[in-house]
Amino acid sequence: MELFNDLYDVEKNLLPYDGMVNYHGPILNELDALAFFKILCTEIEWQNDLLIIFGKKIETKRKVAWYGDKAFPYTYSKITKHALAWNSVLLSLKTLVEKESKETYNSCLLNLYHDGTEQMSWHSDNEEQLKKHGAIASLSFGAARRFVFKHKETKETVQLTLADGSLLVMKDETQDFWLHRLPAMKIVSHPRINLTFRTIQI
Ligand SMILES: O=C(O)CCC(=O)C(=O)O
Ligand SMILES: [Fe+2]
Repeated sequence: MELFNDLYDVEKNLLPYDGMVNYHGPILNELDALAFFKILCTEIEWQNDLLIIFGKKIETKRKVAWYGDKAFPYTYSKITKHALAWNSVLLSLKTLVEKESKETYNSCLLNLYHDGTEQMSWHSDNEEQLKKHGAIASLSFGAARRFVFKHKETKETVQLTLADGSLLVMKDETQDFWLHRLPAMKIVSHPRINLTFRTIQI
């Protein structure tokens, strides 16, 4: 595992100002990443996400799931969901990510993108329930996808590719000043699973 990390400068801040984003690169080898991908496909209670667009509820093709230490309520697009209890695969990934990022987390939002047509639009993870300036650790499995940051005022953008088994950590004022999105990539035909470990403030 050390070998993989050596290829990336984990200390390097990808943002030029107003936040801190560190890309750790792959923290799992390909075989382990594939094994986790398969287990996550079957062991997670995937549900279609709901979006409210022009007052209408729309079901996304992208699937989501929400886990945590407690049945935390989590509201977005005016829909409240309660976190499910951790299962063993998520607990082992949480331990791995906590060790690698030197932070702790009490919840995890998961997204399953069936192919490159599924995406996530511009947003920042600055909901009231989240610990202010807490670290958010994003672990990716499956298809490599582009990930983009855009500064809310200057509109400057920063792009990177999130590889299979890789970890990206966003912290400090990142969510105050920067939006991020996962754009569609029509050329991608394989699925991808992303886990964002977060801290809910109770
Ligand atoms: O899938 C990704 O890499 C992004 C997920 C994300 O931004 C989120 O869950 O808030
Ligand atoms: Fe996000």
